[in-house]
Amino acid sequence: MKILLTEQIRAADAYTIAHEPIASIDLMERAATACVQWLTTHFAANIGFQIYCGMGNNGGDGLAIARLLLQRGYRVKCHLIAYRDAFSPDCETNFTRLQSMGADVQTIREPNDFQTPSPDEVAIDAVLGTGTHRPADGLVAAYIAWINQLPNIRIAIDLPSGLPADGPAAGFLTVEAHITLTFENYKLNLLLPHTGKYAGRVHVLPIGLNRSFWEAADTPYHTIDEALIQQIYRPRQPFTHKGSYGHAVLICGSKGKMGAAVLATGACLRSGAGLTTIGVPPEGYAILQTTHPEALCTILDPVCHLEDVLGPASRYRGLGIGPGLGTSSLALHHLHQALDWYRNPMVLDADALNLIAQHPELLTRIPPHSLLTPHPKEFERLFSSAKSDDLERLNLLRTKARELQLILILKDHHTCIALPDGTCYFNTTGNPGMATGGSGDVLTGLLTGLLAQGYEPWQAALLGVYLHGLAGDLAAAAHSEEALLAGDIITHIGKAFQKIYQSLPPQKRYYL
Ligand SMILES: NC(=O)C1=CN([C@@H]2O[C@H](COP(=O)(O)OP(=O)(O)OC[C@H]3O[C@@H](n4cnc5c(N)ncnc54)[C@H](O)[C@@H]3O)[C@@H](O)[C@H]2O)[C@@H](O)CC1
Ligand SMILES: Nc1ncnc2c1ncn2[C@@H]1O[C@H](COP(=O)(O)OP(=O)(O)O)[C@@H](O)[C@H]1O
Ligand SMILES: [K+]
Repeated sequence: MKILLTEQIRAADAYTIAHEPIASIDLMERAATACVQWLTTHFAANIGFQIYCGMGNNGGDGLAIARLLLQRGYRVKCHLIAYRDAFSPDCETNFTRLQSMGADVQTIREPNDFQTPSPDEVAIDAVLGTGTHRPADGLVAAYIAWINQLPNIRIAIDLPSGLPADGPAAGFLTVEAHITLTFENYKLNLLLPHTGKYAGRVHVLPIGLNRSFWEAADTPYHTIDEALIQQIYRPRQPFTHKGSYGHAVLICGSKGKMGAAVLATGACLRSGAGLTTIGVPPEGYAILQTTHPEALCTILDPVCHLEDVLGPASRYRGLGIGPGLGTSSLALHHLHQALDWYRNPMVLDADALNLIAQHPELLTRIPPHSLLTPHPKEFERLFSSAKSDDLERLNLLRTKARELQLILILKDHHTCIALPDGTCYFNTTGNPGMATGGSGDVLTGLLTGLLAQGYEPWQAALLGVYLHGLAGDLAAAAHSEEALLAGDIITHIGKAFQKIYQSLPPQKRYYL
């Protein structure tokens, strides 16, 4: 789904209002209703709400939420942060509607007016949304500083107040929300690490903005959604055999790091690849044969040529190299060999990327449309000009993907896939439980196995990253985020495939 930038969101609202048609006040009511549905599903009727509203349309949402919660019997106290004189028209209408119910709205004109709520009440932040275009100051800044020090749970409407939807945010004082209920789709700054952290857990609430406007909008940024995955994923066909699903080869592991090879192999086997061969150092042979009897195993010694031990490269449809490989001269030898031997898109991860960072001349030898899966540190090593500023880093990611004709997968909470055509896809599956050693090795195995099955490299990237996060979410549901192991992600790949399959429209479900 497209990620629209601030001006486009405003235009999408206006287009929906004109073409649905729907009055803007009713669109606001729809947004507020979506929030109230979410809130009443998650909070029992004895919970009290403190709702902080601004004077623009984000404040209008807050005032409408207050009214709808009161109508459902919740305890609500509403506060108007009167940082300017004029209301937006829809905010004023909702202010009048709330007052005409006899609701108590406290007007806050200066910092001394803030009243400390009971700590068990839920604070709703509806002061600023997508209208934010400059750093908060005055009363708004005082509100943000005040609410951030409360022990209460903070739920932001659309965006944490103070955070621009996109564009630079350095120096912007921002509400630190625990939860953000955002409308229609993620805003770019919710997906980037230095700004997204202010939003806590994000829930996207559809409010039915006009689809044809959305589809025509021009933006390089997308989220990977279920509809896109349904288009990419191909269920298996009856008259097929292991040859139909390709032969994957992995070059991973070194002494003390065989676990990475074991995890990558396990994920590759679970990806659906017809055959998986793993090339390992002599000390890894027994380990792989024992842990994964389904895989073929070949010893790669210091003098071997890949052609001699693995046969012609044409035998394989996907190659993955890097997890646990180390950065020794032997590992470099294997990387050189792989780049000489295999001329189709491959997956390069971990130590393969670290070796390339040490020998940048190798970058131009990588087959076009290969998948590189750096985490932020590896990305920095690869492209020393990488900046810590999120937007600069995103631009560099897109530039390098275009320049080198590679698929760059920057791993993070919202992994970002930059394609050679300049488009960017952010993943929305996955959870912090996956911040544990070996998760990335699992991704490498999965991506290699999808390449082996004949998915186009961009399809393998989007499907693999999405599946990896989904398997991680299912694993976290079974084990908790804390106790999640990388191996649990592998165990849940099957359930993730089933979930995708079950979401398919009936005409694409070939078996029941
Ligand atoms: N019909 C619509 O347009 C809809 C709008 N919705 C809500 O409307 C919000 C956007 O509303 P607005 O465009 O009125 O903007 P906001 O309510 O976010 O902000 C109000 C105004 O504050 C000013 N401002 C910007 N930065 C400021 C700062 N740092 N300190 C003080 N004032 C500042 C700007 O002039 C801005 O227009 C969305 O985030 C969403 O919550 C939703 O109700 C959905 C429908
Ligand atoms: N907080 C998080 N939320 C979602 N996904 C995460 C989070 N932390 C890590 N991950 C995912 O886990 C994987 C970690 O990869 P990596 O850092 O290479 O791990 P390792 O080198 O230990 O295998 C990536 O796919 C990343 O997107
Ligand atoms: K807000």
